[in-house]
Amino acid sequence: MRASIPAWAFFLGAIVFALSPYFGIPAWTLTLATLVSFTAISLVGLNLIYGLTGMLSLGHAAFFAWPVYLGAILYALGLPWLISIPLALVIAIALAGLLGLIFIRLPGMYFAIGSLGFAFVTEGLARAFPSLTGGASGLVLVSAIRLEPEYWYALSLIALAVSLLIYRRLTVGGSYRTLKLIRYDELSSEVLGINVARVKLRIFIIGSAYAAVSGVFMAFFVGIIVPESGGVNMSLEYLSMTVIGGAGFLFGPVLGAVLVQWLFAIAGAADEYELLIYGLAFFLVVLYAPQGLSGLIASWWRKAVRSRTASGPVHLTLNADIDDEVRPSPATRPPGTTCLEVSNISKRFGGLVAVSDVSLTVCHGQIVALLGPNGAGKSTLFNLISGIERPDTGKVSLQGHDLSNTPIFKRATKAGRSFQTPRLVPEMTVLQNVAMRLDNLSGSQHEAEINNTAYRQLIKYGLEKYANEPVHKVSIGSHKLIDVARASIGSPPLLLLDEPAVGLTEDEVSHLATMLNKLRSTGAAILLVEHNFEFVKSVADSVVVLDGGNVIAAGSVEDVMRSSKVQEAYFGALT
Ligand SMILES: Nc1ncnc2c1ncn2[C@@H]1O[C@H](COP(=O)(O)OP(=O)(O)OP(=O)(O)O)[C@@H](O)[C@H]1O
Repeated sequence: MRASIPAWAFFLGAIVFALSPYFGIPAWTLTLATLVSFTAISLVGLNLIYGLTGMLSLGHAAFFAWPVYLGAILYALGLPWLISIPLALVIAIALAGLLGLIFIRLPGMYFAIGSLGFAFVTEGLARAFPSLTGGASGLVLVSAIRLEPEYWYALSLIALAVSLLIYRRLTVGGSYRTLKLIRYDELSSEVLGINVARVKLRIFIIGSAYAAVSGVFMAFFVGIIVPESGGVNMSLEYLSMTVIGGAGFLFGPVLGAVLVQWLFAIAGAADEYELLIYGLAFFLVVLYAPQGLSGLIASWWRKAVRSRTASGPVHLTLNADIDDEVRPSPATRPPGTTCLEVSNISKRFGGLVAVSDVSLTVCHGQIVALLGPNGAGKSTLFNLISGIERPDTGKVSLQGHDLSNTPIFKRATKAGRSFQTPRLVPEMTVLQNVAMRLDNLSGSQHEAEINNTAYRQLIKYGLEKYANEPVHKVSIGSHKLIDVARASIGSPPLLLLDEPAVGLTEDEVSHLATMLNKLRSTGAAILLVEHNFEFVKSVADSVVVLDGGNVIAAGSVEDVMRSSKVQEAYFGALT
């Protein structure tokens, strides 16, 4: 959750920072402040890549060095700086795009390892071709820009301010929610309609472009580039400064760069004390401020604000009666027509047949309950329908369209899904968690509309009192309702609800039944997994029972309950 520190505080902070080299602070000179500002630009990019989106880049500095070396080589070939540098920037950003295409698809730690490899290669190349790069002693940028220190400082401040503004524009409202969700849970992001690979690639390219621009400024400022500037150690320093300042916070990179580089300057012989300073700073951050300095400041601020007012960060108003909600046109989902059709679908995991030749249909305006003992294959069937698992045989069709080649995030526009264990982002508010599904549906709305629609949804589910609470502060029981509220927002034609009534109080279960009946009346097709038979009886039009991956019974609730196979397989399994 973002701390709503007012704009005037930022403005004041910016003025104080801009004037700080004139305050006589020991070691905080104009040159150091300029270096810090240029460094912070690169860190803002890393903050996008790692701090917000969670891609652990251990090779960020490589993108800092590439445009400088390339630009210098192009200059040596006869191109003027004004052409060679923009061209080098374009090439470096294209390289980021190419590497991003490879890296973002790598699972877990492999992204980090891939980026680490790129930093090794970059530093290695710079050392291996001294005739082009100057080798270990570095490449002096001849005829580099000559400016007075004050002008360099002013330039660095303007460049940093522009970087922060762009960062801010890229991370407001829905974009912020999208990036936080990707960081927290990629699968859930896909299920909510986010094209995770595309968003990650875009962020990786933009973040790397920050490093490239920072590299060019810095190299021209100091007049030289050395191989270490693009290597692993520098990349780790970037990461450390970002984490110490507060990854994911707007001003985290600036705070980190200021603190660490100033401490180095005070320590004097940076080489000698470098590891000690980093080690201690990390130790302190892990122990006392896991969200970095910015996290610490934000939490102090929240406490101070909360003690004065009870209102949360998003001010919500309802601009229409919730019963006036625009309902989906009945023409798009005529009751009784097929919405979901699962045809002869099977899925094996190694030798285990989890789902075997299952067929079922759910019509518009129909609620079908999927029953079966533990391990029967219910969640696997949900995963096959939402695209998380690929079937070995058979197919899934939605409103007549074969989904075989439809990725998870595209299925999301037509199918809302809740999970057995709700996949909510704990540190984000209940409202933000529900709004997330709207961010990536077609016909995107403005932020105020999205908040308003999400708030209406919370009212419908009796959750409005939690709107501005982070999810981790709300009772676990309510998580189920929040997940259902999120899955059903935007009125998808199909709803897949995995044990929605588990953990709810009696009143909540009956409210949930009312909500599902309302959704059915709008023509929604609902497939739900549930073990609460009273609840199933109160809402389901028909039941399908799975056992060992096979359908062993299907029909009306009463008929299925009387089936001897079901008694034996399901109820027998419970006793
Ligand atoms: N990714 C996987 N890899 C290997 N086996 C799996 C995987 N997912 C599910 N299974 C196995 O497939 C079978 C069906 O599991 P599934 O989770 O679909 O059952 P379920 O009916 O949803 O059970 P529960 O009610 O306990 O959630 C189980 O034996 C399970 O261990």
